[in-house]
Amino acid sequence: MEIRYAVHPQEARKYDTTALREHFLIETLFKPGEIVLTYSHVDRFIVGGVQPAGSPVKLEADPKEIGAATFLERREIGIINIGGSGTVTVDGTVYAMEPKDCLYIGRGAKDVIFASDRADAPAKFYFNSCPAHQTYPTVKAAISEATPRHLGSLEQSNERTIYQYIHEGGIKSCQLVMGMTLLKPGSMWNTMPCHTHNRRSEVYFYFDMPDSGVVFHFMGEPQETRHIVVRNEQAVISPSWSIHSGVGTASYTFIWGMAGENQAFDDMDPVAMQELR
Ligand SMILES: O=C[C@H](O)[C@@H](O)CC(=O)C(=O)O
Ligand SMILES: [Zn+2]
Repeated sequence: MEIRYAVHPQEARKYDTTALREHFLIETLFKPGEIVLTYSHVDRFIVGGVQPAGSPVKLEADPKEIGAATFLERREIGIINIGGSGTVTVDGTVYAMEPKDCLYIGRGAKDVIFASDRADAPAKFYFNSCPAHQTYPTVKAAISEATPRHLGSLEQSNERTIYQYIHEGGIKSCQLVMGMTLLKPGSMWNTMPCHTHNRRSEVYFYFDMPDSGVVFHFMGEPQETRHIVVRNEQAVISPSWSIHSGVGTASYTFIWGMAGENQAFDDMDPVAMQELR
């Protein structure tokens, strides 16, 4: 498991491209037949990916590194399938996972197994996990069951729908909030006008991109912005002090996950366009 430490914004100002990428970009999330994990000290997120190949893959981490016998002993997790159909089995209960299905698993589940239905079209399970102090029920939701929020306009190249899966008005959790944003064809900007939220951190995971496509993901303090070039199936860690917004050179979709002090979607600190630097 890779460990990422938290960064002070004044330190981040001095980073060059390589350092920015080392601290904030997660370049690889899927390796066939393996579980790939990144532990961030930012709200103690674990960001991961599983692409089951021939045989099923178990949700596990080094017990010493997570300080627990099982992955979910003191954690909750939100999983979204971005690949072909597959299953997630939670303590013997099988959840069929179609593309864009989300599964929330509450604290304490012991045995979580990922599998693909077909070897030639493997499932790809992307997930966010964070500490949890009580158990909420394990619940699955299709994108059709998520709460849609329409934002932006084609004139501003940012027309999109935010689908909230795990949130105050949907699947209940301790602190994890998770959803997916789909852009209208021709709209290339996400989350601009941008914001920070000093009470929560966030992780963006970009996918459904052509190999030649990139997203210029903007981060940093609103008056001290930087960019990271993000490719298909890569994720960016956004500390609470950082904006998080991107513009694509081709179509893309992204999953966002948040954790921290509260789950109020509107508890954002909007950045006026005139203040950006
Ligand atoms: O705090 C909220 C998160 O940044 C995302 O929900 C924003 C987003 O997906 C978008 O504007 O497209
Ligand atoms: Zn945000």
